Order: sequence, then C-alpha cells, then structure tokens
Amino acid sequence: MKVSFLGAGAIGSMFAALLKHYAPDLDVLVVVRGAHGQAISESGEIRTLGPWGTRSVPIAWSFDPADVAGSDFVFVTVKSQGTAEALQQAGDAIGDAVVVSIQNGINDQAYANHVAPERLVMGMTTTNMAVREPGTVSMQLDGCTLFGPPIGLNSIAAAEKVVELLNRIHVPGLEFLPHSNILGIRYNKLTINALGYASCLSASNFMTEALFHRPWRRVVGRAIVDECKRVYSAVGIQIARIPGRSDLSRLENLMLALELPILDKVVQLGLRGKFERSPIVFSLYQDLERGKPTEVEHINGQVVRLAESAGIHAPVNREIVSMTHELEQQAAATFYARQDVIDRISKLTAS
Ligand SMILES: NC(=O)C1=CN([C@@H]2O[C@H](COP(=O)(O)OP(=O)(O)OC[C@H]3O[C@@H](n4cnc5c(N)ncnc54)[C@H](OP(=O)(O)O)[C@@H]3O)[C@@H](O)[C@H]2O)C=CC1
Ligand SMILES: CC(C)(CO)C(=O)C(=O)O
Repeated sequence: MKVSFLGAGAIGSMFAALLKHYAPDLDVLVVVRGAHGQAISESGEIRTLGPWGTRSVPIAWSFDPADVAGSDFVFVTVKSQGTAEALQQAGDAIGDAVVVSIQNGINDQAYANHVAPERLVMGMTTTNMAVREPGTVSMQLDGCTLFGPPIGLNSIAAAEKVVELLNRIHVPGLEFLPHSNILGIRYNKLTINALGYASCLSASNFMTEALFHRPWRRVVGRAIVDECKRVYSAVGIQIARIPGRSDLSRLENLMLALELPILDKVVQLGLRGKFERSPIVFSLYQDLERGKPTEVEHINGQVVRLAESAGIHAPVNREIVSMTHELEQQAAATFYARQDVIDRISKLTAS
C-alpha cells in the first residue's frame, strides 16, 4: 500500500515518519520542498524528536507532487493557502486515492475542483509539531486527530479507513478517531487558533504570557471567543466537542477559573511550569519567525467572511488579520509588544 504526504513540513513529516516507523511494510512517500526538503533528500531520513527520544526514520522522498501517483492515500499537509496549488501540481497523479486533509482552517473550496467528495476526508489535529531545523521535526504536544466527511456528505466510511491506517501508529497520547460532525470539530479548533494566533502577534507564550495575563485575557482573549461564537450562531454553525484537553469549552472554563481569586493562583501554579518548559509553538508563530506567509486568512479571516455572509461584523478578528498582515510585511521575526495588541483591540471594543 502506498501512502503519500503532499507538503511534508511539521505535521506531514511527523505523521509520515511515525507511520513508516510503526508500519514498515507501507510505501510512505513525503513530497517536500525548501531547506527541510533538501535536508531530507540528502540524508534519506526524517529525524524526529518526541517522548520516544530522538529517532531517525529512513523515508522515500520526492520534490515532485506528481510522484504521489499510485497512492492509496494522499495526506495533504500544506498550509491551507497552498492547498489548491499543491493539488493542481499533483494533478491526475492523485488518481483514485483517498485524499486526506490534516490542516487548520476552512479550505474546502480548494478541494472542490480536484477531489470527488466521496474520496475526500477532512481532518483536524490537536497535536503540535514543529520543524526544529531542516530535516528534524519535534512533537511538543500529543493529542487526538479526528477525521470526517467534507461539507455536504454524511458517510464516515472513508474516515474510518484513514483511522484504521493511522491506528498502526502506537505512541501513547496520540489518538485517531472518526467523527461525523468534523465541521463542528474544525470550527472548535479554528476558534482556539483564532485566539492563539492573537498571542503570536506579540510572540507571547499562549498560556503563561497571554491567557494568564489578566488584561490580555479580558480584552483580547474574551473578545475573540465571544465574537467567534456570535458569528457561528448567526450562520448556524454547531461546534462539536473535541475529545481531550484541546477543546474550546475547556479553554473557556480555564479562562473563567483564572478570574476567580484563589483558583487563579492554584491553576497558574499547576500549569505555569509545564507551559514554560514546553510552550505551544503555533504554526502561525513558526511562519512569522521565518518570514513566511501565514494562514491567518483561513482562521481569523474565515470568521470575518462568515460574519459578512450573515450581514454582521467581526471587528476583533478583522484586526487580528490586519495586524498579522502588517507583521508579514516586516522582516522575519518582527512582533508587537503585548500591550500594543491589547491597546489595538481595546480601541475597537471600547467604541
Ligand atoms: N504544526 C502544528 O503543530 C500544527 C499544524 N496544523 C496545520 O497543519 C497544516 C500543516 O502545518 P505545518 O506542518 O505546521 O506547516 P509547514 O509549513 O511546516 O509544512 C507545510 C510544508 O508543505 C510545503 N509545501 C507547500 N506547498 C507545497 C507544494 N505545492 N509542494 C510541495 N510542498 C509544499 C511547505 O514548503 P514551504 O515551507 O516552502 O512553503 C512546507 O514544507 C496547516 O494547515 C497547519 O495549520 C494543525 C495543527 C498543528
Ligand atoms: C493549536 C496548535 C498549536 C496545535 O494543535 C495549532 O493548531 C497550530 O500550531 O496552529
């Protein structure tokens, strides 16, 4: 069986390497580019860091998307904005493969011209991976990865096949599950990302320097979550609960607990050390650090577009989009001060 990963950066390289390690009988191909791709092509392996330590996994690689030809499964792990281009480059080589998105953001339109809905599986992962240096990927956070049908289809048959495949990976804390309301799951995660991306604007640790910081939490954090929920309600999107810790309602409970005087101290004491040692490294932060275009249009920008479709406004998410684009125009690794972010959002919410 051939399994390809189209656009193997942090997520694609890690899942490909784990799959090849635990299921060596599979033909696993990574389609790569850039410095990371160059390093993999020179060593013929992906170096992985995680709770298992350091492990190098020999892997088949290609710089040509058309080399996915003959695949049974093609995982698409490019950033949302690169989806249409990657599918176009792979073209007819995708053949009858089941195409599986493991991406953030709502990018279904990009698939519509390339993949029949019955062969398309939409995924959402709560794990956190990063390219540490070219050729090396790390897992910061384990968690579940859920799969379900694209918008307009009800069958989870193809998603179940994907789960069966990925269940060959045996890493404690990594779980693969089918879900019939994957759109509700994706919007749950999109909201967490919309919030997290705001913390990236000031390169703040999402937990210890953003959520734990009362002014940021009250002015920026609460405003983003409330605005997202208002927009979903206006367009009829039903959020589905994400199993495990990375769920919006759990995050909101944490925000509430941080408002209570004694509980606030207990929670911070319990979590501060863990998140200082092992911060969540958002993919948007990784992009800003490297001076790459970000996915903000598919996350906060999606909330803005949904709001427009319902004839309402989403000024807070719009501002996060604008500020991200401002940083994209600057030299790599330019960030705002946290107070600048608070001030810009508070100007909107005060008016
Ligand atoms: N990293 C994480 O922890 C998480 C990421 N996600 C989501 O998963 C998706 C993938 O993210 P991530 O792995 O971090 O992103 P990366 O940027 O690390 O990986 C994407 C890779 O695809 C390459 N690429 C883009 N277009 C093509 C193409 N046409 N042909 C070949 N290669 C291509 C990119 O190259 P280049 O760099 O040159 O553009 C890059 O190496 C995103 O939607 C992200 O939001 C979701 C949860 C967690
Ligand atoms: C929330 C997080 C870090 C992983 O689940 C993510 O989605 C991202 O890096 O964009």
